[in-house]
Amino acid sequence: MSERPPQFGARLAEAIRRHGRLCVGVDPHAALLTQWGLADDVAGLREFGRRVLDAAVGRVGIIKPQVAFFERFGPAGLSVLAELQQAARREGLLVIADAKRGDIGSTMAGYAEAWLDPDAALAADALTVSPYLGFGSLSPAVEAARRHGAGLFVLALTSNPEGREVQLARDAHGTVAAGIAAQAAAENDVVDDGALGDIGLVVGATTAGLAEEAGVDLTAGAMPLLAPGYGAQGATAQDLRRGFGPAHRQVVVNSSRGILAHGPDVASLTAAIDRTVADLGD
Ligand SMILES: O=c1ccn([C@@H]2O[C@H](COP(=O)(O)O)[C@@H](O)[C@H]2O)c(=O)[nH]1
Repeated sequence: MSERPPQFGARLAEAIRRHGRLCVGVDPHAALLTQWGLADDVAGLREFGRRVLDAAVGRVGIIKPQVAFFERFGPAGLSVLAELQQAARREGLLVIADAKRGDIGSTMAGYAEAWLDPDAALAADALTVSPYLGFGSLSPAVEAARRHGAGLFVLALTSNPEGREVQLARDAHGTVAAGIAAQAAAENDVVDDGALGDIGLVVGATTAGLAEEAGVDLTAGAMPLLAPGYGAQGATAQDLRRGFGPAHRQVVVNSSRGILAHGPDVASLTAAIDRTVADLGD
């Protein structure tokens, strides 16, 4: 049985302090495998992950594997993902598994143990989860995160334009996104200045500017905010600063294709990471 690590929010705050807010996305798209001269098979997948990890270690504090691109190869792909996550965590990187899990509570407990229990093969430091079966359905994952010192990122204002029809829908109390954000914030019990909670949100770099009109309070509960959408989806460092405003200190910026397109060699990936860190500034 592994010893419970310190809480995720504290570990994330330390990773950001040491390495900045860039999270390198590990998204082995079929097209990228081909572009890198790798076979679109499990061996290619393993080599892709190995090179991204080599480039990331010592430069950033966080990686985010996109589970879909591993799952596409079935059990062998998930085994490569498990190897990658374990190797990254041994190197001291925080791993956010982007699996976007969500189900009725009793099933959610299974997902939570699969991804958040440190003794599980696919153990990650944090998991992306979908609240669209009702925020309360995530309770087993919230409890598992607390028990295991792990974190959650709840989909609130996703980076894709299609998300708005659901997330900006309103009832008498306000938007769906605002309700989700308020319930996530209430799960955090953060008192120290500069600390981060364990339960965060996914808020796109492309959509953070909508938070105010959607009634989403990004600063409530010191939630960590995972921001995909920078780079390949068009958002800039300026969009991030403008969109997140006073919540900027809570933001983890993901870039996947914006960095991975510079492969295949580790030196070129490393240079792309360094340029991205410099572009993000703080
Ligand atoms: O709202 C969301 C939630 C997750 N994602 C994921 O982030 C990366 C973005 O990749 P880029 O290549 O940097 O565009 C990818 O894994 C998405 O599935 C998101 O984009 N938006």
